[in-house]
Amino acid sequence: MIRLENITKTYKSGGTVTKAVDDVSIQVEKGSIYGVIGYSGAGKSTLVRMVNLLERPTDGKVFINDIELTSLSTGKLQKTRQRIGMIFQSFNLLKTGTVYQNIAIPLKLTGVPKKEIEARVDKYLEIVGLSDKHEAYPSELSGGQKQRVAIARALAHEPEVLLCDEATSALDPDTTESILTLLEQINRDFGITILLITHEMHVVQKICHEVAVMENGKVIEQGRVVDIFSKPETTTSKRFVQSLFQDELPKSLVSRLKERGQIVNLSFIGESSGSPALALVSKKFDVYPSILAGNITQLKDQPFGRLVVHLDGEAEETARAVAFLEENGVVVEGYVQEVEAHVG
Ligand SMILES: Nc1ncnc2c1ncn2[C@@H]1O[C@H](COP(=O)(O)OP(=O)(O)OP(=O)(O)O)[C@@H](O)[C@H]1O
Repeated sequence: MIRLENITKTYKSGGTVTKAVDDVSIQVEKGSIYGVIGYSGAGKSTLVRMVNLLERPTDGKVFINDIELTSLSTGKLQKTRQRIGMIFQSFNLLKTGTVYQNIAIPLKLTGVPKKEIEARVDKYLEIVGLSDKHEAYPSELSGGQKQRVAIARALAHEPEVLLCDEATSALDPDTTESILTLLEQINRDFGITILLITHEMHVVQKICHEVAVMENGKVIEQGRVVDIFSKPETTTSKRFVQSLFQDELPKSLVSRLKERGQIVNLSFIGESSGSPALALVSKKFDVYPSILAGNITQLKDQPFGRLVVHLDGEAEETARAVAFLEENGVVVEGYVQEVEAHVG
């Protein structure tokens, strides 16, 4: 379990003071996958680097399984850090070492016996699917393979927590998929708690149980992925969800349709994604729904569908239709044209 309590990081350089992280508290349950999403400069990297104290918070406390890292002596911190693995966007492999050496050298430095090192390198290279690459150099590997070596190197310390700093941002879409699948497998098979930061909603959609949205150093929204997807509260979260569904409508259409009836976003979660509730609306009420945009996707644990629908009818009748949809497990929200563009 990871617990960050009111952590703040302030940088001072020259006459400028930057609050990169501003009073953030999050709790990542043991065995879960937690995503932190935000635009560039939101404070994500600083936040994740404070979990293993690569950056020391200016204020606040960091706990890993109830051990307060921020209060440990240097020696104890070194030991506890071994329980926290980390992978990076740029892989951070030793260019002059083979794959074997990249994994073995850090183990040697922490005092693991030679036989055990050999066994662990074999075991974790097999898990990441690179058993045949012991003697290869990083320059001979693809980006995805380099990240697999970095994952094997992190796992070889048998950590309880894995931190991922934009681990898939340098990879193409197919390779990203395969690395996300590998992270999911590691989480499932070893029960490792994963905290990842990303600027891609797709990453959150695919593997996270929970998510925090960051902006200007603060967490502006957090919760279960399914809740943030179906009812994003802040403009930034709405934009992230919209980036995934790409369901923004032409302005002219919106203004024309709004003259008669209402435009709504409907979210269908889990079982409700197969429900005929929308089809029943026109039977039960004097309301005619037309689907303007729609998509169904797989969240980590369940299907999630989103439709943009025009409900053509009188206000009272439309309100009854909306209540009926909600009674049937559909999350209904007013459609918002043009979620304000992010400037950053
Ligand atoms: N060492 C530093 N010294 C001064 N300012 C810093 C330092 N590191 C980060 N910052 C500032 O803190 C803010 C947050 O940066 P951070 O890298 O954590 O954001 P981010 O969300 O990870 O962005 P990106 O995705 O672009 O890496 C930015 O304004 C950045 O310029």
